[in-house]
Amino acid sequence: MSENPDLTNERASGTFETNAMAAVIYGSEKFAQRRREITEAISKIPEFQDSHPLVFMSREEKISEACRKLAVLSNYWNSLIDTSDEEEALHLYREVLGLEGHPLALHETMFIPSLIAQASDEQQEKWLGRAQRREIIGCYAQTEMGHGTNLRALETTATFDISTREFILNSPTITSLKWWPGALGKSANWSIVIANLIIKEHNYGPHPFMVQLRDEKSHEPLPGITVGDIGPKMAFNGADNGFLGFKNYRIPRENMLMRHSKVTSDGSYIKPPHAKIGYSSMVKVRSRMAMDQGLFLASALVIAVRYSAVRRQGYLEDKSREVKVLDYQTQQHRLFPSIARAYAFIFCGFETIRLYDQLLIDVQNGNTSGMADLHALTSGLKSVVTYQTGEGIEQARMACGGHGYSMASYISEIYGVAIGGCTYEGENMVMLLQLARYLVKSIEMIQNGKSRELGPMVAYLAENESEIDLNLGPNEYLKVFEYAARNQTWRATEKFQKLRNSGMSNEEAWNQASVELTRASRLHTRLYIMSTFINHVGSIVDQKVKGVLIDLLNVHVTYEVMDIGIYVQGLLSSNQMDLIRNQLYVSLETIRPNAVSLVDSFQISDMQLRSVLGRRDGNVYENLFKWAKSSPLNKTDVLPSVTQYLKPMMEKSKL
Ligand SMILES: CCCCCCCC(=O)SCCNC(=O)CCNC(=O)[C@H](O)C(C)(C)COP(=O)(O)OP(=O)(O)OC[C@H]1O[C@@H](n2cnc3c(N)ncnc32)[C@H](O)[C@@H]1OP(=O)(O)O
Ligand SMILES: Cc1cc2nc3c(=O)[nH]c(=O)nc-3n(C[C@H](O)[C@H](O)[C@H](O)COP(=O)(O)OP(=O)(O)OC[C@H]3O[C@@H](n4cnc5c(N)ncnc54)[C@H](O)[C@@H]3O)c2cc1C
Repeated sequence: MSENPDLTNERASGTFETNAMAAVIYGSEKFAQRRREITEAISKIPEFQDSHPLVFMSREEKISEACRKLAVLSNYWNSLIDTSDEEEALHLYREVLGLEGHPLALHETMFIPSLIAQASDEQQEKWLGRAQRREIIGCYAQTEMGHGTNLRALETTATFDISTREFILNSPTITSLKWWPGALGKSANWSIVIANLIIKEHNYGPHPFMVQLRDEKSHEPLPGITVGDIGPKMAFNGADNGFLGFKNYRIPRENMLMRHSKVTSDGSYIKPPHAKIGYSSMVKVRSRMAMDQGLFLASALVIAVRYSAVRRQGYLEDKSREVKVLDYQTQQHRLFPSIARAYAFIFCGFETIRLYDQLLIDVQNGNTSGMADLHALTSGLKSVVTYQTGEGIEQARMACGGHGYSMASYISEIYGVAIGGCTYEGENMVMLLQLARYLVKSIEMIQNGKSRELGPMVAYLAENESEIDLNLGPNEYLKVFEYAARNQTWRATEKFQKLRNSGMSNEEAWNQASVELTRASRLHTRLYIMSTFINHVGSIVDQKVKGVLIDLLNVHVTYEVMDIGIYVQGLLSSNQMDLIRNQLYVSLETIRPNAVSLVDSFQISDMQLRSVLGRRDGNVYENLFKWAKSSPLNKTDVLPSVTQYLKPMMEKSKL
């Protein structure tokens, strides 16, 4: 069937090449091209198609479908991608497996990265190749039923038995059961387990251990291990998140991951070069989250923007034909700032992935000085990005009206998966407070006359306000954000210090200032996102692409400043606020002809989107009807439940 002419016209009005934009989004022409090649190759392999729509499947069917595809994938893996390229592998997974989770998700995102960052060379020799060849399936078991955030209160123990040179793993209470790890429930046969290291009754705190959970032949749990699935979740139901308990389960000394901390055979403990080095797997995932979430938001926007260009409802001036809902200013205000955010998040994502890769090299060379900075940055970024992604996806759903609420849109699934990110890898408030520690320390450095020692990301905290001339463009908006973040960070810090100086304990003063502190962290992070966006656009060579991204940046800066209006009241007059508001409305109009091309440029295939509303060809209505007819409820005209309950009830009522 040919493309819906409404979408053809939208595409014709675009002022740039979507392939050129994709090269900017995905960091290089080479990778953008590889993505397209991989997508094309996959589309020719029928076994990769869903056997029927995922939304009609039970959890068991979803997991089985994911396993079927993984088995097929193993036949094609080497021919489809460069297996040493993480981005290519993740693109392949997204295309084939989608976003509802699968048994290898944690294997790739945490198990292998933990082995790379935490295992010694000999341990990597033993396990890394096996993991990379997928001879074993691993997961990352840290969170317990009773504690996820407060890692120092984990209860699982790994006690060193000097006589046998083994660790004995135990889960002493119900609350110490590992709870939540993805792929643990039914799929993984190995796990990195985080347990308290105990030597001669001294607790050295949480450390990573390589633990075999299931027999490699029978897949049965090994004696001393209790393991299973934790049940259905809000989303991610293609994943078997699990529980895990240990009863006097022994592993060799060599199974503690010993790149950094070590236990020798006589039970001596060797400290790591940085106390939090064992947390690096979390930093790794957090450093990827701006990119992953940017793509979740992008997926919802591809659906909502394409659908809004084919959905006609109501009239503007021309009463002869209903208008595309995308022409309403309210619809544009609902969607376009989110398009800008999705671009900004992806740009930030590439930056933090690069920073993590650099940090990994530095740490391997014994230099841990960058850890605190990246921890602070990624803590704030994961929190702001996941929250705003959730907001943006929900707006995208509402922008699709009634059909947005149908699973045919697939937006609710994207939403459920994306907002999981507000919780996993550190609950958002907790992570904002981690960043706040860093900001408060920065203010204390300024107070102590050490402004010169501040890193580049916090140097603005020591500066004074300057006059703002909004006509000068995005950099002036950046100054507005700096003002807001600086003011709020000083205010929150001073509140904390005042409470502490009044005699309150450090912890209680922190708690009583914590809402203000999280606000400072959000503003600081939003400033970082804006400045990354501005820098990125500044570096673009293709003039047509750059022109459109400058328009999108204008949407971003004006929307973001309006959104934080309350924090800039002391800086901007009401006339200036009016000016910004008007600039935002002008920017929405300017971006309108490029809206469909901007979302097309994410190059997310129909196979990955799984959305009837977001189809590239825009043929929504006929496919919506086809989709509804494929509902299992429509297999028969009269359901057994009608025959069994409703009919007798109606018959009885007749008497
Ligand atoms: C496909 C789908 C994928 C889904 C994957 C999901 C996988 C998971 O969810 S795995 C589980 C993730 N779990 C978490 O993220 C738990 C969150 N909790 C934490 O990270 C910690 O407990 C945390 C950071 C809150 C507190 O740790 P704690 O050891 O008590 O440290 P705390 O006393 O608060 O801070 C001590 C110092 O360490 C620093 N620090 C903490 N973490 C780090 C780090 N990673 N790097 C560097 N420094 C760090 C702090 O900044 C602080 O510095 P300072 O004293 O100078 O201010
Ligand atoms: C989809 C999904 C996948 C997951 N996958 C894994 C996995 O593979 N492996 C794994 O080990 N874990 C996994 N987890 C667990 C996840 O990492 C934890 O749930 C998460 O870290 C939050 O911890 P918690 O559940 O203890 O929340 P809690 O800490 O109990 O949070 C409850 C509330 O308390 C607040 N709170 C807690 N502490 C503080 C504080 N100090 N200051 C202020 N407020 C506070 C929080 O902000 C929150 O509002 C997964 C979770 C989900 C949802």
